[in-house]
Amino acid sequence: MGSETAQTLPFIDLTNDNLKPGSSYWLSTAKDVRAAFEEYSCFLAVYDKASKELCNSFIHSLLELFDLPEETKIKNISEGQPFGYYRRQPETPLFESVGIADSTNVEVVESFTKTLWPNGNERFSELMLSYGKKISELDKMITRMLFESYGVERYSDSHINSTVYKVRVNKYKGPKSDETNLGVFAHTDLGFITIIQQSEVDGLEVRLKGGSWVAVSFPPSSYIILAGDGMMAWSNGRIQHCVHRVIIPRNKDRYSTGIFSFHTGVVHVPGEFIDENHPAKFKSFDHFGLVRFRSANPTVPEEDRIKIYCGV
Ligand SMILES: O=C(O)CCC(=O)C(=O)O
Ligand SMILES: [Fe+2]
Repeated sequence: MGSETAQTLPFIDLTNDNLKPGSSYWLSTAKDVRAAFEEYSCFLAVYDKASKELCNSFIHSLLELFDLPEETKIKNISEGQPFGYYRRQPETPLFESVGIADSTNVEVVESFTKTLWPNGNERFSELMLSYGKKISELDKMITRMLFESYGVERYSDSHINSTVYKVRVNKYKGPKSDETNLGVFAHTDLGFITIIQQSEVDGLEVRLKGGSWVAVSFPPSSYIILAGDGMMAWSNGRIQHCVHRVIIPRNKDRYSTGIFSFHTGVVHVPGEFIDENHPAKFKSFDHFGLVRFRSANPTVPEEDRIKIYCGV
């Protein structure tokens, strides 16, 4: 499968200490966030609250994690796919992924660590919890900006307070020259927002509105932020979910982490999104119901899933 050449995606600086809610810089950045989601369904963000050392150590800890024997990794069974262990499959022979059900919850993370390292690995738990916390703060900032830019900020606290953060850590084995270079098929994520970071090897591609694929290259300390199915329905379709896939360069292993925000209850589509010019396209929906819907209906095409699940 051929990759497209690099093309510019929106790039938003979220490092600034002046980024205080209510400041003019905050408001103009919030506008940029909304415009990026509406136009591209994604953007690159620089963010420095998770230090370089923390991110590097976390990504590095994944080498050790994926080196565990398969019979150990398989013990990480979560309360439902896709958050358990995903082993290499014939259709995606490079891709292997481990899910952590709630990355900011101490008990959940410690029990995950105990499953994989019965003799303990406190360092991994600490890294996961620190990383999860910093990235959840980034998610909250983006969520606040988005709600504010649409004038629906009065819903942001209740949305954020009902959010949990699922994590998937991924390893893609570098393909040999005679092997497929497909890491992951084109898909959309089920959550509200996805935040992805990677080791130094690129491979993620996002599809733009016109249908062209863009290879994402990550500047230092950057993340890509993707709109998920949840955001698409919440915004009544003003924002489209980001279609993305992964293509791995020859002979280079790639590691990545994805943090997915999920509402633990019902996501309400704000009434502000619906008027004469914007008829209702989505009903309020149970967000984890969407996860169950996918498990029960694995053949529904990725891009149709959210419309079938809660479209009007
Ligand atoms: O590895 C990546 O860059 C993306 C992974 C992905 O799409 C996912 O975990 O849903
Ligand atoms: Fe994804």
